Amino acid sequence: MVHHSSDLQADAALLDLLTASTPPTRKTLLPRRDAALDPLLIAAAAASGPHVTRNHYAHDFFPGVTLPQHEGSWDWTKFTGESSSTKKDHPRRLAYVSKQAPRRQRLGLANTTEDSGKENDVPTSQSPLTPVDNIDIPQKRHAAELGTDAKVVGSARNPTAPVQVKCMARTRIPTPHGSAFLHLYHNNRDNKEHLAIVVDSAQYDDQPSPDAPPHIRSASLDSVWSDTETEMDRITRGAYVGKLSSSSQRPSSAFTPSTHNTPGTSNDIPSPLIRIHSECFTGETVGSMRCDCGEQLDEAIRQISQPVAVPASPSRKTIPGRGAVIYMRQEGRGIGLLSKIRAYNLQDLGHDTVTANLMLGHKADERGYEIAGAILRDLGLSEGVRVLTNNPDKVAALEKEGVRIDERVPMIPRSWKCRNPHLADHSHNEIPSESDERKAGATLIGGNAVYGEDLDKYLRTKVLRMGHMLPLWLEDPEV
Ligand SMILES: Nc1nc2c(ncn2[C@@H]2O[C@H](COP(=O)(O)OP(=O)(O)OP(=O)(O)O)[C@@H](O)[C@H]2O)c(=O)[nH]1
Repeated sequence: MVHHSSDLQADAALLDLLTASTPPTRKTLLPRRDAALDPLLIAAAAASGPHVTRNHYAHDFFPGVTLPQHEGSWDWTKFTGESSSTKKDHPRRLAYVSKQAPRRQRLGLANTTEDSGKENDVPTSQSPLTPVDNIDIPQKRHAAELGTDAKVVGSARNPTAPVQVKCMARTRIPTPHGSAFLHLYHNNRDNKEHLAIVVDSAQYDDQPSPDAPPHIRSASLDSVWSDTETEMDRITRGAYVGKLSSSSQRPSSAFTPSTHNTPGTSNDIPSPLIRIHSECFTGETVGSMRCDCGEQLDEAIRQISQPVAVPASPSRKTIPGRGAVIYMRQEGRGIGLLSKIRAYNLQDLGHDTVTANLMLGHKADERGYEIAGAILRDLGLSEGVRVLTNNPDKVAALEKEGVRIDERVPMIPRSWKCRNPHLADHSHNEIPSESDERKAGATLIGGNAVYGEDLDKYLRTKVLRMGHMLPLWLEDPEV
């Protein structure tokens, strides 16, 4: 084997390092290897303006602190091996620092202001970002964090103020069931980012047929947000028409009440199909089979994406599926994930989902539907919809919000459908084929596993204790 002299030197240095009786001095260390600077990265960083991260802003190079008591915290000579005598040559060496106060201090400030009841007086000048909202709503309590997000968050302290929502951004999401548009909403009631998953593939048609139903679009997204907004601003937030591509970028026209679509108003075309879905981290993300939430979300998008037959048309004409899932961040029926996890432990002790909530001091269901109603109105979806749900409270709450419900479409749990096909609902526009049924589970985590003891118990409790409108599945040896 041929050894190069540089290899031999490196080996010898390594051996010295490993066998030295005293800790190595700086001289014996191998030379420091710095990664080459990437010019593209530097250009991007330089162009990005004030240095902003999720929790910090205004990170930048500033003259270093020179007070002796602060020396230790920025004494670069410890790391570079420079002689400390050279320090005086760089008394004002630039240091990379943040001008932002520690988070604890910022929250302390916000709390103090909250306590004093002067929520609108909270200084927002620390923020390098300009809030983009143009809804006239009291500003949020975490005022010091406003600039990083610019949420339209009023406060629960004034729950009587009319609920307002604003779609902050929209984008195309290709789902296993077809394309959808994800809309992110802010509101003046809570600090949550509620979502709408809009299915309306006809929006991609360059030449829509004259009798096509109006598109499902957000009025707040399409409205003009400021005198200075550019076409690129509109496109970036999703206020465009058609399908966005490198060769097609058409900003939507500004919203005026007279031009806004009112889907669902035509007599011939079935009303859009919608679902108000409540967040369930365990069911949707982990694939928990304590509940059917994951499959309900998937199944709702699938059903909404199915072509819809136009009954009055000759030759059984169909139009692309259209509707929306309004995804409300009301985890655990509004009690939050922490309480839901505790409730699961009580359920393991033998209590059902309703009793477990009550034992923890919660109501059986703490959800509200005002924000969902406002989102439906913003999307022009309050003038007649078909609603996917088994929950009678949800139907009543939406009607109270002024949403006209033309039909309730039941959601039969897969586990019950699979064991008893007679439960499958064949009364609507689609007659599910076997392959449709298989497809329905294919996109779920663990889609093949449809039955579970916990799941069965949960579903039965919904029927028996919460009044959900489902035919109760009963053991039938014939099936
Ligand atoms: N507190 C609590 N919440 C649960 C439990 N299992 C699921 N959830 C939550 O329940 C919500 C879904 O509500 P469900 O009662 O299953 O159904 P629904 O939305 O009222 O009615 P449908 O429209 O028919 O689906 C989600 O927010 C889940 O996080 C549980 O055991 N305890």
